[in-house]
Amino acid sequence: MVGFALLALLASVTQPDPTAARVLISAAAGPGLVVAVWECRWPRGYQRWLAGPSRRFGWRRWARRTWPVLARECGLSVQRNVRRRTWALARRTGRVQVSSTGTASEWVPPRLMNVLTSGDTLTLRVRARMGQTVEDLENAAPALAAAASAVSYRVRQWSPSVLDIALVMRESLAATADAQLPEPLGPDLTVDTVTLGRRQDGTAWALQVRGRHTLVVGCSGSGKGSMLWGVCGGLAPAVRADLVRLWGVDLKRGVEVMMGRHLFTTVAVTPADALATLTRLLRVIEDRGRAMAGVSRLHQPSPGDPLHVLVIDELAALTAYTDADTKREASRLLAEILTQGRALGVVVLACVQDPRKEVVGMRGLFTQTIALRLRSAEETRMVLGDGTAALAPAHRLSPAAPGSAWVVEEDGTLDRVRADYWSDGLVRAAAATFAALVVEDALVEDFAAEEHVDDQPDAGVTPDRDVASMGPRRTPRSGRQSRSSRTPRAGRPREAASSASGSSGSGPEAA
Ligand SMILES: Nc1ncnc2c1ncn2[C@@H]1O[C@H](COP(=O)(O)OP(=O)(O)OP(=O)(O)O)[C@@H](O)[C@H]1O
Repeated sequence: MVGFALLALLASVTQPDPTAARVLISAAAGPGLVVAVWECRWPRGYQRWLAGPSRRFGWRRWARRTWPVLARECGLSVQRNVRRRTWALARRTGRVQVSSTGTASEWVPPRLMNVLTSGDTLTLRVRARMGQTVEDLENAAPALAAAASAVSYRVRQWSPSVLDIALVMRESLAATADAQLPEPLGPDLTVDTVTLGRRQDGTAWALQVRGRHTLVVGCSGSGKGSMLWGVCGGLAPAVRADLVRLWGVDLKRGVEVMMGRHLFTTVAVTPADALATLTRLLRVIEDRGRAMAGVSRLHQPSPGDPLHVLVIDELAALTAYTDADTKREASRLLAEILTQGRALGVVVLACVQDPRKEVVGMRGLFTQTIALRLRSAEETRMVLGDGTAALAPAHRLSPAAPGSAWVVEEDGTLDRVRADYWSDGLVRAAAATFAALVVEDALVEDFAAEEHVDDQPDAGVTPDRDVASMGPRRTPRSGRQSRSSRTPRAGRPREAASSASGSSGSGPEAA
């Protein structure tokens, strides 16, 4: 656009004939004007069809052109002597340097096999030269990223000698994205993954839930709530179909979990209730184990025979900051759930601020970890694994971008992501729209049972099918009770009722 404007100015200044100048100005300014209007009126289309492709073209051209210099300056090239016979040929390509003593040498970079772009990412596919390893290429990635002014980078081994170095050229995670109320489940019921936010290349980030135990680690204010509600809110339609049951443990007086109380089958806010919840889930595991032995090796959730998700807001409150007996018992029960529950359809999502072994002794039993902002490189190593502090510096995530995290992908690569933001209002709306069909009253003393089953269609599910396997203390409510058979609570708002009547009496409103 600036180019078009300059051209128009130049035309008006240099052209003596006013008519010709006017024609030139229109010819030069016209496209600029069109582009300007396009950018202002339809920014998405402009980015998609013009700005994005031209930016990516520029990145590819830059990479191809500068590769010999880039590789040399980043320590990837080697200098070799050139035999006299090949001088002439090599000199033509400009690679040969002749010294004053008459010997000639050239810099040999690793081969740049391909240059790919997608979204905001420029990927260099590089084959290690003879005598070089992919680790050598990997070690040069930070220098390559700095030379390209990349925001961050990630590496992925393509073959034993080929490495993809993906440079993220623009920061696409700076702006907060608000989560949306999920759509009700369609006929293709699935609970395998939930979309939590965006990756650094701008694509959607989905977390595998079924068959995984997830540990979310981040210091205070890093955005653990977004991860927790991203999973619980994302699963909400499945909760409504009784394809998933959420079991909450929030020993920080229930302040977090009580916000969406109606999504949960039960919420434990005292150590005693937490132990009872863990024991109950262990019983589910035992019963399912017996039922599945010799029949299936991986539980397949279905309405009434759901995936159970144990959601723990501050794990340390259960495993470290409580009395010795509770700590010991909670750690034992949790370790059993973590080792036996995955295949039997009982998974854990736990959030914690401090990842040290003395706080989370069973850290190694979680099958995936999410590292929000951490306090030190040492913590990054604890959460994501050895050698990750440089590749995935979670301790350098900006406090100004809560919800940002580093995750380890299926193939072992590391990626930066940012969760969408769940406001209190959205959590309440999700809880009101997709309230759980089966609620466990036994653990929570005076939960206002009737409120959340209002207006619930049966949705064709059979919530009590799994109840028999849950032991005698279970007191399910299927939501089939007709409105007329219950005592009405005139004018009492649903959220206020639920939080005011939680076992601790410390719902969000009370807090
Ligand atoms: N994904 C997000 N996008 C933008 N802002 C966010 C996001 N997640 C959280 N925030 C902001 O950061 C603040 C802190 O988030 P949150 O309460 O989830 O942190 P936390 O890690 O749970 O802290 P604590 O451990 O102290 O409870 C929130 O009040 C919110 O304003």
